[in-house]
Amino acid sequence: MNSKQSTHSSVLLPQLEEFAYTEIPLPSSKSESNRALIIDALTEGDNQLSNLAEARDTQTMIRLLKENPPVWDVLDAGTTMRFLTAYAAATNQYKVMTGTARMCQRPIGILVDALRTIGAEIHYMNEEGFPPLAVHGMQTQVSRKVSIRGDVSSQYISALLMIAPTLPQGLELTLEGKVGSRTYIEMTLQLMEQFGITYTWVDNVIKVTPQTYSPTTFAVESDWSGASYWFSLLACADKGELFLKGLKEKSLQGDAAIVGIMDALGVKSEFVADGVKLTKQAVKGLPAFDFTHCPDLAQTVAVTCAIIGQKSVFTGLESLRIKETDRIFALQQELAKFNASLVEEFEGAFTVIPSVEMPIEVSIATYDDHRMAMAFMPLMTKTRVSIEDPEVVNKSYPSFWKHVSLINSIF
Ligand SMILES: O=C(O)C1=C[C@@H](OP(=O)(O)O)[C@@H](O)[C@H](O)C1
Ligand SMILES: C=C(OP(=O)(O)O)C(=O)O
Repeated sequence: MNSKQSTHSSVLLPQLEEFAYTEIPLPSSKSESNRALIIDALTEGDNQLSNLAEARDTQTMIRLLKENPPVWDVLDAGTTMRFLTAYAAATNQYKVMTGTARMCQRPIGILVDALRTIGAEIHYMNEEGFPPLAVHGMQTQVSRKVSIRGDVSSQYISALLMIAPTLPQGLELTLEGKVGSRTYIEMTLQLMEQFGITYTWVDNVIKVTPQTYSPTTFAVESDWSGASYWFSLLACADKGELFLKGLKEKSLQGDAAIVGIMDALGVKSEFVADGVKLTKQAVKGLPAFDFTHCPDLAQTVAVTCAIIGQKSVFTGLESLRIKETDRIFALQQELAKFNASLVEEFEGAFTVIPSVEMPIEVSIATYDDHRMAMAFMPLMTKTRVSIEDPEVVNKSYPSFWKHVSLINSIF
């Protein structure tokens, strides 16, 4: 079958067991973009930023910073909410911070407590611990030292780190307990370093003295999280070759971990100057994997394992319940539609049980979560799949379906 049927609310993908060599021009990273934009707003002088992401999360950040309305509605963008809340406090602005209904269920109390400890005035407008917030800025810094839990979201820590050099006393952050998504904290610090900031990180204490960001030229890299869906497609296909443009082996992004995961699941990566070539190889096996530091890869890898018959124990999935949707629940519902499952072992640990029988047609619900839509796309290698609300991908990867159509020109 070589056609696409599309309605406003779903896209039907043709079944495609194999495909010819295809080049995918990946989008830029929204995580890097949103950090570069906050740093840019805090820099006195002009930076030269290029390759900013087309992602809605990034475009929302650009618009809010540029138009500077009194209400900052971030829609469903977690980084935009957390980074702008800290930015409004540090730059002593009065802002109402709000977002979608789901955003108003995603916790922010840990960040608000930390900002209040430093000296910011912030009020909850509805429920304690959740947006919407009224940020009243910060008159004076009352503390340099803040302790913060690291096990709920690293975005709170990144938000504080980026404002740290601009605070009159700088910041000494003590990370308490387990630290999840550590690679994103490292990305924040490495990016700050590229804009001239020095820091120390010894054991669980990160210190940033008062400093100024230096105007810099910075090009955002291609998005490794977005790249993961293409690795998965090849892992699930009988035959095929892909070239993912713009990816670099050494990346600021922790989701480059997909290379090692997919090496175990049958995809070989060869880096060349302008990207990475993917070919199929024998499956080595992935009996277990810890997603603590790359939570955004969990859906991709769960669907891949379920399709290719790899039983696997996933750990470090605690944060998945508070993302764009409860991703554990969503995965459990949708994997069941092709007779696979995700079985809880203990908190944050689940076993992926692969599909025992593929139905001839499946319709996947996406729960307002871009990663649900993209992660289930590779099902098209085994059955006719329709993905509901396909425009949900706009949050991070608006050109995703256009890129899917490049595979054997299927649409
Ligand atoms: O800092 C970032 O850019 C991100 C951090 C991660 O969130 P958590 O720190 O909440 O796990 C990740 O899931 C999100 O997509 C982007
Ligand atoms: C969790 C995500 O984003 P955020 O937390 O920034 O909304 C994501 O992109 O998967």
